[in-house]
Amino acid sequence: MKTPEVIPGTGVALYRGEDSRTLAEALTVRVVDQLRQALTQHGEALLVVSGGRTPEAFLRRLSAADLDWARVHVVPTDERWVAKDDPARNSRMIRQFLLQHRAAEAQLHELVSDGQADPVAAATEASTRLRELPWPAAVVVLGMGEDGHTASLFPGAPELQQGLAKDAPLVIAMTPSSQDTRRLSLSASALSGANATLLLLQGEGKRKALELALAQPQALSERPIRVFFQQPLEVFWCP
Ligand SMILES: O=C(O)[C@H](O)[C@@H](O)[C@H](O)[C@H](O)COP(=O)(O)O
Repeated sequence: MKTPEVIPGTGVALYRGEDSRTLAEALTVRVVDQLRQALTQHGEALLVVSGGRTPEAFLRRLSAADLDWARVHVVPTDERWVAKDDPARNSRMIRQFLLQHRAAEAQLHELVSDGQADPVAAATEASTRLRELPWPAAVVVLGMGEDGHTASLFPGAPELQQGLAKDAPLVIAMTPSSQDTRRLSLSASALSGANATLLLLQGEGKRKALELALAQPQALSERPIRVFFQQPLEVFWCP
């Protein structure tokens, strides 16, 4: 893997891939290395991965990695309040693209368990259930929208301040006005402090949105991705 550059004026490392295939390969190498370290040191590892469309090539590539997957816990950064088999469900994407081949044995932990009455009850239940996992995560792979949201920490969401609070529970129910479904999101504190925090982006729009967010790192609630500029962050980007 090429040595990443550092984005000028920030501590953010940037790995530029030529295309989504080379980017998926580079990200897989980095994630496998981090998971292997955690498995060696702790006997288990927690991998947190974003939803959306961008991670597909990476998840497919990662599924073939030679790891002791039975000892790897996998959690989505967030979830949409939709049925388990709905194509918009992030855990469905993880099952479809990651929990295959060697990675079929990984332990996926849903944010929304069956039979939950509403997102707030589901978030409370998940915060208790997921507490048993080996936090902080070995690696968190974040995505980002062009509005600077990450996970389901959306600018303007009424629950955003709760989601950004240092004492937030692991999982928060969110009602972002820009989205057509309610969401559950890991809180900023749950997503922070991982041994490696990686941001996966594709396209010029995301690159420009990252530059905008980096230009004013202090205004967290305007662009929640900024929370992650306060710790070591590695960006994996391709055109
Ligand atoms: O459920 C989700 O949508 C995500 O977890 C979200 O934070 C995602 O990472 C960004 O919206 C980017 O999504 P794309 O990869 O589809 O552009």
